[in-house]
Amino acid sequence: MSTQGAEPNVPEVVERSKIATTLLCRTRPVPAPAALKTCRTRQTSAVVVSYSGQPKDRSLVNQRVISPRNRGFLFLDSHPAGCRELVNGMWRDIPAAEAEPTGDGPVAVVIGSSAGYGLAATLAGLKRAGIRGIGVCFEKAHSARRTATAGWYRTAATRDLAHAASRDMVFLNGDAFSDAIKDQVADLLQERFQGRLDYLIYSVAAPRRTDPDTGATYASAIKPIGTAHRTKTLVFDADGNPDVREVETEPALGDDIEQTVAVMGGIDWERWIDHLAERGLLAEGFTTAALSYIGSPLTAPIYREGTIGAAKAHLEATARALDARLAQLVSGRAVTSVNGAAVTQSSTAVPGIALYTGLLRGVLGDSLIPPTVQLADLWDQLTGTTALILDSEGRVRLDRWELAEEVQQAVAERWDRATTDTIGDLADLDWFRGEVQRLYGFAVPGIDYTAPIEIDTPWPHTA
Ligand SMILES: NC(=O)c1ccc[n+]([C@@H]2O[C@H](COP(=O)([O-])OP(=O)(O)OC[C@H]3O[C@@H](n4cnc5c(N)ncnc54)[C@H](O)[C@@H]3O)[C@@H](O)[C@H]2O)c1
Repeated sequence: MSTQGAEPNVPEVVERSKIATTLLCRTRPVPAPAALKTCRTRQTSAVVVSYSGQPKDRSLVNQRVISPRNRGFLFLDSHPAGCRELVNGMWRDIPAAEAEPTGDGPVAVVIGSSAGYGLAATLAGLKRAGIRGIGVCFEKAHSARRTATAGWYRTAATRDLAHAASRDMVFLNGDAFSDAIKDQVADLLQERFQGRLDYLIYSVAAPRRTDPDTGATYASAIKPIGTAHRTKTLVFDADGNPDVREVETEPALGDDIEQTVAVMGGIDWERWIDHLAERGLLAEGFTTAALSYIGSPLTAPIYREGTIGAAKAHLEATARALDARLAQLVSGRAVTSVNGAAVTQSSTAVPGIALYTGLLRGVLGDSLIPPTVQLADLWDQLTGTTALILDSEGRVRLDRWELAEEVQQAVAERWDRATTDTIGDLADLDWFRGEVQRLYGFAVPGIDYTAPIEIDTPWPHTA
């Protein structure tokens, strides 16, 4: 589905003052060892150890029992071991290449590499297409009160998988919309990857973008266009019980559409290509793909026909313009890849999408195709392992399984019947709840969530 200019690193967007005042952990001194403070989490009563001064046992410095604390679909912390195991599981799910990738492999840059479709693009690129290159994402390190963001831990795990597969993959943490990070990527390509780029995958979902030329900051809004939109939506109470209710979203006002297009349209994607082309880094045959979404008629008023849909239309138009330019420049290509609905931090911010995705899974069960498998397909098409198949608007379509008529009919029929009382029978709620938790490394099989764990994972720098 789409994620849109929704809320990518949403946890960071949560008002810090509120978090600070509701933190569950109060420090209080204990007699010995004097340098440590201990506190208990409200939910688990597990001992939490935090650092103050010089501890005698440094192994305890950043070890904590991490329990899920959430506001709706947003979690305040993430679990390092759960995130790592989740990435390992995604890796295992990617169908191996028929022939083991040999040699150095093509050079790829993935923008938005730490989560959702960008993470799937990175992992599938490494395992299926034998890429090396650079991942770019925007994540936050741990602090005294919070763990690092889940994408931070997933990136560390991804780097380790790349190394184990002998792929030179490095990760930059910073604002993809800035020229500074574009320069860093260009420098790295020059110095470390022989000055040549074969692929760029653009998979950013962000709530705002600052234009490097003007300094103006644009904020995306998830709104219908024209009239207010009333939709059913799925929420969970504090005990995890489902509640199907109705929400109304007011239509776009003022420059909401332009702002959303400025964040989630094709402007920054094109800027990346221009930047790297100016530095002479695009290899002959260079190919770029940006992720897009169409989705169901059930979500169309808030998604494809709404502000975010306007941004996706702009992204797709940008692809067509870029395609013509790249063909001239380096015999290259630009496409959008329209993918199916997935539970991501961004997608859960869209009204109605949680209900839709839960029902979709209720209809499809294990036939719902995960992002890793879709992205393995995309890499096959981009690298020529299989034919590149485009629709009449020049888009790769990896969402056919979702938009199949019989699937949409079945989802629509369940949507009509969905109430708080019936939802348990109509949607796969266990799966949906689990998917949301797994975004933060919780509910991952095999992880001991009662054990203290180190939260200070170093960023995988370019060593
Ligand atoms: N989730 C879906 O159902 C779905 C379906 C089809 C297409 N898509 C598309 O896939 C793309 C990615 O969406 P997602 O759902 O995977 O999102 P996501 O929230 O899971 O991931 C967003 C990624 O963008 C990165 N990011 C955000 N702001 C950034 C910034 N300023 N600089 C650098 N990196 C930044 C994050 O670090 C993260 O890696 C979007 O274009 C979306 O429309 C999503």
